[in-house]
Amino acid sequence: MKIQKHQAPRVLISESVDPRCRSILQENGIEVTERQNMSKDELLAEIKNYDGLIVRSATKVTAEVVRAAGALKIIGRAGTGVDNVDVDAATKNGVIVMNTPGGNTISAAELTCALVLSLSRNVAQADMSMKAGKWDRKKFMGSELFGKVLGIVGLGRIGKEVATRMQSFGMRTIGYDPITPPDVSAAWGVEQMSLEQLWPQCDYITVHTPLMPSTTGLLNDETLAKCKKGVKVVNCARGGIIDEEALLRALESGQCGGAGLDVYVEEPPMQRALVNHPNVISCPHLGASTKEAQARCGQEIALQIVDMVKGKALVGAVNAQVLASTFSPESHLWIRLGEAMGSVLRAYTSSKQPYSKVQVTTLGERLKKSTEFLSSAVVVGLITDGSSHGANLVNALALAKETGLSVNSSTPKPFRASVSLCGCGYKALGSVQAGVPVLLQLDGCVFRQPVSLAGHLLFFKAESSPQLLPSVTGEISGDCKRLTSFASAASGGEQWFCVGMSSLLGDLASLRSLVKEAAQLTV
Ligand SMILES: NC(=O)c1ccc[n+]([C@@H]2O[C@H](COP(=O)([O-])OP(=O)(O)OC[C@H]3O[C@@H](n4cnc5c(N)ncnc54)[C@H](O)[C@@H]3O)[C@@H](O)[C@H]2O)c1
Ligand SMILES: O=C(O)[C@H](O)COP(=O)(O)O
Repeated sequence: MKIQKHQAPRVLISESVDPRCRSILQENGIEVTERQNMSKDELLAEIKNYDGLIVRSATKVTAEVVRAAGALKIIGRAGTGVDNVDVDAATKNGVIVMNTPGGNTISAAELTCALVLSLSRNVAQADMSMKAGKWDRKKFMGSELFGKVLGIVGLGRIGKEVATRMQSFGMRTIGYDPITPPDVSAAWGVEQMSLEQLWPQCDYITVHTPLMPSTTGLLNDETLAKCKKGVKVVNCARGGIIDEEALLRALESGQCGGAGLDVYVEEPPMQRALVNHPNVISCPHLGASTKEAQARCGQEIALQIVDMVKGKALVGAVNAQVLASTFSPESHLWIRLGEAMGSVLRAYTSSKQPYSKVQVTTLGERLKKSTEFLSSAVVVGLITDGSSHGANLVNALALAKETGLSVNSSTPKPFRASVSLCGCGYKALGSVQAGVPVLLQLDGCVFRQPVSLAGHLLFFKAESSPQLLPSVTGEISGDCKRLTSFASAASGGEQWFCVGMSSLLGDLASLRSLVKEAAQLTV
């Protein structure tokens, strides 16, 4: 999906993002506006003027914002977590969401290690005491990390980097991850086990999962009670993975000996009891706040957006996976074919009952990986009428589902690359030939020559008779030379005709008195 070419695409950067981001976008012909600390109302009022929005974690891109953004095509997250973006709403509205997940991994891992080290030696508390004019060497007795056990919950990008760094302090690293295979994590020194086995063994626990239903409150009253007395915990992932109230209770009872927190359920946290607790070290969500991480994330999101605008590639999308395989000149032709075939079928049924079911079949080895985007393209053609549903390849299948249209697709192999579409009693077969999307069959009738699916087209069905055609073509041409091409497909006594025209007919009523069925469309 390209941003319209006739005017420069416009991108709003609503947070502090590295200046390279702006320059890369501008060097590639994209207009950039930077506005930080916008209120919700300001964002709602402004967003309609932009094709793209770049955020970090503070901008709340709610469904309301997405709906207010008439022209928005992409939301770029210069960072990892997209919890501040309503991805479902974006998908339904045909908006791509992309992030730069690897850009701040090292920085987040280093902050995690810094918090583990600070917890072990009370660095932050000792510093505060010094600043208060004290010299308290007894109060801040620490313990070595050497020989201690670090439990890592979530062995993805950051969990792995934390593990290898803390091993150099002589820590034993154990962990749990439902996806990362145990032999993979074993290769970087993490022994995997169930959470039940992990809790009682740890001196320190650090969480590195996304926030989702299965990870919300992963550490709670019950699981904290299963840990060693005095266990220390770190959360540099997302607020809520450690239940904040349970953590406070555990800190007060001494079951938890200290916590290092970078993230909170509410940011900034209004409830300050945790932050103010003497055994808690806290940061204002600084995991990604290094020059290096910001440079990477700012640069990566800009380059990803430029690639997408130029139709080169789609990298880092967290929705719209269907688009990933559409960035080749050849696939654009197949997409045009799918949309045109959908439009042909829509033209015939708009006056009859709406579609409830369509079958899209891609034929041929070459289209094996194209079934999903071709199905989406067919749906775009089928449901986009003059008033436009705003359908595109990102939201087509979601919109189809919403309107009760079921789309089935299949890929039988040994045919020449082509797309077959079946619904509401009609069947069409199309292909791309010599770089042009063409219709080969309609309703079981094979066109004598492929019909080029471009421009203004009129389809009609009629009895094949030598008297009929001159009157029909006379009706179409009127007193101007409207007729530009002609194709027919016969099956028994009836024929399908497809006529290319220089402009659409104003009215089909007089033509319908001559032929059986008639519909016109522009593709
Ligand atoms: N504090 C910061 O500034 C900062 C910076 C970057 C990332 N983050 C956050 O850190 C977290 C991890 O980021 P990442 O880049 O390592 O992500 P990642 O996707 O690479 O890794 C997450 C891992 O969590 C695992 N996981 C999922 N559900 C789990 C469960 N129930 N139990 C255990 N493991 C589970 C996944 O399998 C995956 O391996 C994310 O929440 C991200 O938003 C925070
Ligand atoms: O998910 C992330 O990338 C981190 O939480 C960093 O967020 P930030 O870009 O707002 O610092």
